[in-house]
Amino acid sequence: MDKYLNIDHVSIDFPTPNGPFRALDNVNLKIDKGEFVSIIGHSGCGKSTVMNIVGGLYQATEGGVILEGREVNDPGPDRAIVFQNHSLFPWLTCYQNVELAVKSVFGGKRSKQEMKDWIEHNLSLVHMSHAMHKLPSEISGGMKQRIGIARALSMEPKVLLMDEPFGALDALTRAHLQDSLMEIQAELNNTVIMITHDVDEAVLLSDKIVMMTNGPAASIGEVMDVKLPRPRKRLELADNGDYNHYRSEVIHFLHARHARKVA
Ligand SMILES: Nc1ncnc2c1ncn2[C@@H]1O[C@H](COP(=O)(O)OP(=O)(O)OP(=O)(O)O)[C@@H](O)[C@H]1O
Repeated sequence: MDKYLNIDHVSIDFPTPNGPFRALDNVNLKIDKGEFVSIIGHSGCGKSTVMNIVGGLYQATEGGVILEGREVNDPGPDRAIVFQNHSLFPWLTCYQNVELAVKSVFGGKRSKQEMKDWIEHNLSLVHMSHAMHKLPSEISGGMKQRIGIARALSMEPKVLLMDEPFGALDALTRAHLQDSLMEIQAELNNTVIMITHDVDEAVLLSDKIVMMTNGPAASIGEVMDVKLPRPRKRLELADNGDYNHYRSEVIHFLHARHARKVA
């Protein structure tokens, strides 16, 4: 049976002055509804390119992406993206930033009161109700990322795409946001694809870790199912043998089997 999301034999060539550059070669990945999938791999291997193809921002040269039986050819609110550097409109308050997304998806379909309740609900999911009327310049980097996540969730996307969402944050803020994301995930059961460089983050959050080979012509080297029971608690996992096994598998893949050669 077809999976919810199929990345089907995807290859992409970028035009360069020296001819086409094959960034991805024959990437195949099947994702179930509600699965949390992390993509990990060395810098420049093609993680963002995979995400941009799923997001409809790039077109595959060969193959394609099928979401719930429909081919993806352009960007759409059914695939909301959260970037590493929050992309909030600086002249709008946190509430208004989420409102813009909600109106674009639900305007004309839901009443004003329903939309207001929905915006407030999503802000409370990321624990930002207290600052909803502040401007982005008045809140911290971690809080901005929370608003970015609320905005993405508020569109009720079929797939939430996260490109190193916590990469620019300090370790403690990052840990808080990972915990929040796990809580939200437990409540909403979103289908998520997240790019990360952080092995612990990948094991903590994921149902599946996709490990990419080095480019050019990068592909998927290995897919590992993470069968740790949920809810997951970082403190308890520190001494968990299975957790450490998953962690060492990813480290081994990245630093032994597919170590990046530095020129
Ligand atoms: N628009 C483009 N034109 C030409 N080459 C590109 C383009 N986008 C990406 N590439 C190349 O494709 C390869 C994969 O890039 P990509 O950004 O997907 O890697 P990444 O794994 O996300 O890297 P990082 O972890 O550093 O963010 C790189 O060699 C990059 O230079």
